[in-house]
Amino acid sequence: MTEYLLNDLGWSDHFARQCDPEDSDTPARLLEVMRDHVIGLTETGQVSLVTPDSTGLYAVGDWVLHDGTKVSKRLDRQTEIARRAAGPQAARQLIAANVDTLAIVTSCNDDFNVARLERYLAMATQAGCLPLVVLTKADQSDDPESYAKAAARLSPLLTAITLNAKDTEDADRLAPWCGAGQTLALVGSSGVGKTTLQNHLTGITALTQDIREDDAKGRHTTTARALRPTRAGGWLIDTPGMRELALSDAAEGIEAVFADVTDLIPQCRFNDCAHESEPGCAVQAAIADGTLDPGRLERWKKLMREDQFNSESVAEARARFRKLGKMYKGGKARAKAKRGDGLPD
Ligand SMILES: Nc1nc2c(ncn2[C@@H]2O[C@H](COP(=O)(O)OP(=O)(O)OP(=O)(O)O)[C@@H](O)[C@H]2O)c(=O)[nH]1
Ligand SMILES: [Zn+2]
Repeated sequence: MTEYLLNDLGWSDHFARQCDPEDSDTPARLLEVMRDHVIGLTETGQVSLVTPDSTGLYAVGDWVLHDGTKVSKRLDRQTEIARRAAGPQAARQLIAANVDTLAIVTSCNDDFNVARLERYLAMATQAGCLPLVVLTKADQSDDPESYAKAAARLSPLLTAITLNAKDTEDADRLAPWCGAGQTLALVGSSGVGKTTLQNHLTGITALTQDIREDDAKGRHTTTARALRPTRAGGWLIDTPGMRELALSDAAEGIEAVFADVTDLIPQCRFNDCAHESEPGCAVQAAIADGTLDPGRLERWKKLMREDQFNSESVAEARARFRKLGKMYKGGKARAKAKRGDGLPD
């Protein structure tokens, strides 16, 4: 059985500080989250664990303490990638935890879209992950560096690299972001080369990585582990949710990514300035003197509207759900009273 050191699994002081030296429970990093249990990786191998609360509160990549059969504590995350979940109980749905670097994958062709990059950047910033822009299909472009430059202009926080995902030496340039103790996740549109890169980084194709498991009826079902070891000694997180992330509750991330716009706002004369035609608007003044790209203002407004819409919908959905819950409870209580087996309280 493969043995790991905690540090190789991504353990750090951040997690060590949360442990009581008296506690005999040991750490495990979650490889997978199922409906009724989680699968963790420890220094000596895999363990299947039950949780004291809903497994929906756990994410792939989480660190937990356990006694060999059950989780006693989930450790505070260093980073957290979440999205707005569909359905009436719309809450934040956890996608992954403790991802160090979020690789935003796009290609040196029509897929390259500044607004989309900014959206992913805001998401990475909100999650606390280091953003890395990976520009694939460099081999099919006459001027791949122009794409890297356009991406690098978006934020001083990001690194942009161009490569041919099908070339093994090129793909190896991602190794520093998924070396020992490092966790990487890839996001981006369909067809940009995420699978090609992942297969290379893990050295295994998704198909052969499937693991056979017995389901409740004793049949074999195949599931792919979501936290996969990389050839460089680190980890790659690939969950279905990772592939279609939408922006919600990312106001802080947007603010950081659009600091060139948001830093100007306190200088606007009016507190509620809409940065359109108000007198004394510092944002419009920066556009007028050429220090701010008007496209940045428009894209910032659009992302803020989108984030507000998504975040409000979550709050609204919660309110609706609470109301429904009350109605349902009230109905049951009345029915009980009618049957004469108790009075509503
Ligand atoms: N020439 C060239 N082809 C590439 C490159 N990256 C990906 N491809 C090809 O583009 C196609 C799509 O690549 P995938 O790796 O399946 O893309 P994906 O992002 O995983 O797409 P989804 O699975 O739909 O999310 C495949 O035929 C790849 O071989 C690249 O850098 N250069
Ligand atoms: Zn203004």
